[in-house]
Amino acid sequence: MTEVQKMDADWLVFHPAPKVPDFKLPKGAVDAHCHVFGPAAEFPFAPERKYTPCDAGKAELYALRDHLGFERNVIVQATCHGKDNRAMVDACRSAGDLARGIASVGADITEAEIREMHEAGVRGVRFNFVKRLVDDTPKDVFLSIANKIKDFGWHIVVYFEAQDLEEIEPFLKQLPTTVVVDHMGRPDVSKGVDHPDFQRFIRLMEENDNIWSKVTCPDRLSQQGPPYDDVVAYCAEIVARFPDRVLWGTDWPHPNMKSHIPDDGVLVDFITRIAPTKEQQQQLLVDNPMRLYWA
Ligand SMILES: O=C(O)/C=C(\CC(=O)C(=O)O)C(=O)O
Repeated sequence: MTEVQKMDADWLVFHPAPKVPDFKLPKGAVDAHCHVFGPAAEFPFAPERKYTPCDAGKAELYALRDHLGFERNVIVQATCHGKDNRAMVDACRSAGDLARGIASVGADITEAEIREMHEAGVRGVRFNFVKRLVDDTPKDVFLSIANKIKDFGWHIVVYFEAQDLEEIEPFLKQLPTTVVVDHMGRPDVSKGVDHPDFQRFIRLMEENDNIWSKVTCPDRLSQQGPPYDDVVAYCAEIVARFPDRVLWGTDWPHPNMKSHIPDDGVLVDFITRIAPTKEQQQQLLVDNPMRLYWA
């Protein structure tokens, strides 16, 4: 009998009716960080997962895209699907040219498998260091994956938390591709932009021009809650310093949120506070993701 994969008892389901944003997104805007979950009946969650989410499939994702005014999506493989990329790949294929994907793979990935995913729209792999989400992967495994994907022009997305940056910094500098850091390396926003931890992240970007950052997830980083005043300075600092190496995304369907579920329309309105000029908005939402994912 197939196991029924019931979402965790404390799971918070994505917002049922996000507002229409006041901020009218520029034409061709890309939601460059979002996920699909299942639906589990069609794409079961991985046995090694650390959480079981609600279903949040491609139909709901593309309805949200249209509702908010985005044109394209970059769908990042979430750990609840392990290295089984079928739900993400299926979502990419059915969006035509309007979606790209980031996969999670093992060192045994073959060239033929990479090529097949590339044809579906995949343009990178994600290396996850967040201990509550994944078991530890040896760095030489990640390096061997990096060497396999680099010839396809793919890049690497890394997810880690601020306290781990010092340890993984030498590894990040070894990576042979563009490297995109999820959620600015998850700073502790109670510490201040000038705190050595965030300054270390800024220095990393200053010294390595292949390192990009997603200025995402104010909802995840905030200690105050909406409208996320305490996160503005962090995102604004990264956008102002590195306007051609930043990406933005909703993070829908907001996995593992415990305090609240954000209204995706409120998240879109947050963009004008972190990228106040039209030029910054155009780079963040259109030019940068198009260069990285659609060139
Ligand atoms: O959506 C995110 O970026 C963050 C996640 C989930 C995640 O990344 C995953 O499961 O792969 C988190 O912090 O729980």
